[in-house]
Amino acid sequence: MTSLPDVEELLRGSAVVSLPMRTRFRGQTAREAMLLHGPAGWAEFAPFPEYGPQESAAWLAAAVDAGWTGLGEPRRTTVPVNATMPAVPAAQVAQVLKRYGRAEAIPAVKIKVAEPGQSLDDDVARLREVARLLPQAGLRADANGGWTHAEAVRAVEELADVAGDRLEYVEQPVAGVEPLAVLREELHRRGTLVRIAADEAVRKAEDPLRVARLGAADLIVVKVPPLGGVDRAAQVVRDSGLDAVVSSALDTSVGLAAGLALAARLESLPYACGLGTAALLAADVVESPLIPVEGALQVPVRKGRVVAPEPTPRLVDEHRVAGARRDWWDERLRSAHAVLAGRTGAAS
Ligand SMILES: O=C(O)CCC(=O)c1ccccc1C(=O)O
Ligand SMILES: [Mg+2]
Repeated sequence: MTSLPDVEELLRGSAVVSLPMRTRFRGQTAREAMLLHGPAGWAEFAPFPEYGPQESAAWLAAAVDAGWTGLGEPRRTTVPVNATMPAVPAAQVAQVLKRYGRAEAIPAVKIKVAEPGQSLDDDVARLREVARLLPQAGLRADANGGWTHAEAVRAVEELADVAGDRLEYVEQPVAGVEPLAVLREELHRRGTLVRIAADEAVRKAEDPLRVARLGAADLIVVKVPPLGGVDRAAQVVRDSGLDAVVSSALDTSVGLAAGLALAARLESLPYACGLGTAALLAADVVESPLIPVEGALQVPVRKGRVVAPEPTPRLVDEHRVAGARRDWWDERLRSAHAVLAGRTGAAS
């Protein structure tokens, strides 16, 4: 990031939208986002509703980076993308997969597991149904840290049994960095050689590289906003020395462009990325949402640089948030800005 624009400049031309989701995700049925317009293009500031100013500051840094510095040059223009399967009943799996286009082209499916109120049997049934419908796709499970150590040992071994060598990895089976390292060690001791991916242990940790230093995971999931922008996220991947999967934060198509910029920047991209989440939204802010076609997304490039798609005024109007909720977003931006200004030593 060059220098931090003042709050009024960030708010100029901004809009807050609420986009309905097709299926409940992270306990929510709509995704709210603040769109910012800077000299380098459109950017998205959309920390999850429960996040406070400290955590939101990184998300603002990422938005300023995108809109005021720019998303940089791509090394590739096509990014393979996984389908994302929310924690739906097995009977709804086919309906979700339909949104990802031709079944044979989907390289992998990430299946949400360990949802509060559900059982391991529900997870196994969901995974079995995905495996049945897409016999060629790689499979991954994301527990979002929802299992205890003992639950995770049992669940990972059962999922590995069912998925066989199609199981690419299990993402954040338990919460935290150390518990992840302990679990990975125990699974290895038991001869269960399933790869472990760290997500929350990277994006919510004070030090995103601790996972790598402790050997807590085989690969890392990286999201641009919590890591403070494309450059910083790319640096974290390089410094970790681990394989990385770029994933979305349930962004609008504007925010997804930053994820694509990161995926387009990385030297090695051995796994399909989790950037297909526009398919989970029932509406978006652009005319042609970044929904994967043939298992991939095209990186939006203009004059050799990655640039977010331009929101369509009609769609922004249709989904615009006003009144007290808009004020709440302005206040979030202001408090995140104050944190950032303090960190960078710039005037607020
Ligand atoms: O990785 C994907 O396939 C989609 C992105 C995703 O699952 C996600 C989206 C918003 C918040 C958290 C997560 C997560 O990976 O845990
Ligand atoms: Mg995850």
